[in-house]
Amino acid sequence: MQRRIVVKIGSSSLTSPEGGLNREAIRYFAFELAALRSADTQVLLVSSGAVAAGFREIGYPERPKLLHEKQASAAVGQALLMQTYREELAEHGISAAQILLTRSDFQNRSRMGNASMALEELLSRGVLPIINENDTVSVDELKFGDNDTLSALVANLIKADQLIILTDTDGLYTADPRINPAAVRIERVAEINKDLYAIAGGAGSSVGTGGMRSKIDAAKIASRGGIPVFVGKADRPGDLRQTLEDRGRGTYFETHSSALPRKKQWLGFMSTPIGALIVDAGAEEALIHGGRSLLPVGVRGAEGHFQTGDVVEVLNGQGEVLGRGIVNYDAAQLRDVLGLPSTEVMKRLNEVHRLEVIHRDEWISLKS
Ligand SMILES: Nc1ncnc2c1ncn2[C@@H]1O[C@H](COP(=O)(O)OP(=O)(O)O)[C@@H](O)[C@H]1O
Ligand SMILES: N[C@@H](CCC(=O)OP(=O)(O)O)C(=O)O
Repeated sequence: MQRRIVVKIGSSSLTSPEGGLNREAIRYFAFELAALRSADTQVLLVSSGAVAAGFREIGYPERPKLLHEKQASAAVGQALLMQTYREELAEHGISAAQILLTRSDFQNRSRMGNASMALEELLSRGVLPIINENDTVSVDELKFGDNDTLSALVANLIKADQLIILTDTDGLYTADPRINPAAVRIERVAEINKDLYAIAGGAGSSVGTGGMRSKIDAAKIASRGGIPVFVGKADRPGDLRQTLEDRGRGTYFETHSSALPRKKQWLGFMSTPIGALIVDAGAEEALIHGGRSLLPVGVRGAEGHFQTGDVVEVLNGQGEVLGRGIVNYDAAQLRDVLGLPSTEVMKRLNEVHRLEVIHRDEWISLKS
């Protein structure tokens, strides 16, 4: 059985701060990718860099911030990026394919199935898939925004054995090392929790997006798919292979869970919540630690115009996101029975799909 590795590389590792591609960096990276691939290792690449590669050529003085300017830059830059990858990979006899995805592709099961089938076929033909967000057609509210999240979803989709996120810093530090030189590297992360998010800052360069925060988000998604993640640097010969041998210059995020079922992965990381429920402390305990379903008695508030069968987010009284689930009531129906014991709910409602507001089989916990 071949192992599958998803490698994600950020804009800062491929482009220069004033815009445009760094050809040398791509040449070197193509060499490393070629060395990583072997009879027993398949590689998929998630590459950023389209906006950073394209903005200067069309006259913007710096990485644009407005959506239409980023779209235009990406349209030019993505072509440049692929052209360069294809030329450099061809030197190693590797054919590369371009796959552009949007968040809505992951929300739609049949499109997700199609993407997965195409990737499988490319891999079986020995082609190196190069994936990026389809920036030109993505609107802000529906964007991944950062390719870190996209790489974790791709890793889960194709059941990768490892996700390697390459960036311009050699791992996660106790604080952003650009701001605090005394920060030290965290070699291994066993659990992703609030404390970890507290030390992670935003992007470190004018071309990066998301910083360490989005890399931790990615590690969280992948680890729920049972996939370990490395975040770090690989800019010296042999670095990339060493990351697979546990000797990389960066941070390893361990995974303890076996892969979540597809349905729960979709619920947690790809679906779009239509509304929100606020629950009390007893319901929080039942959902997070008790492995139980959510009943009307524990619900304090319902926001949004959701219908039975929609996905809703569940928050506690402090506004912390606890998880997501498929709701068995529509919003108006639920507002009528908030906080009531089950016997009372049964008396009030003529008809309800199920008594549980969210059944435990249709719930995923997302609390850090
Ligand atoms: N705790 C931290 N440890 C390491 N880097 C951090 C931390 N907090 C913020 N960063 C910043 O994250 C940056 C990497 O993310 P980003 O700029 O989005 O790069 P990329 O383009 O590779 O995705 C680093 O350059 C660093 O300045
Ligand atoms: N899709 C965008 C990249 C967004 C992104 O995540 O950037 P980065 O933080 O450099 O990985 C592009 O190609 O410019």
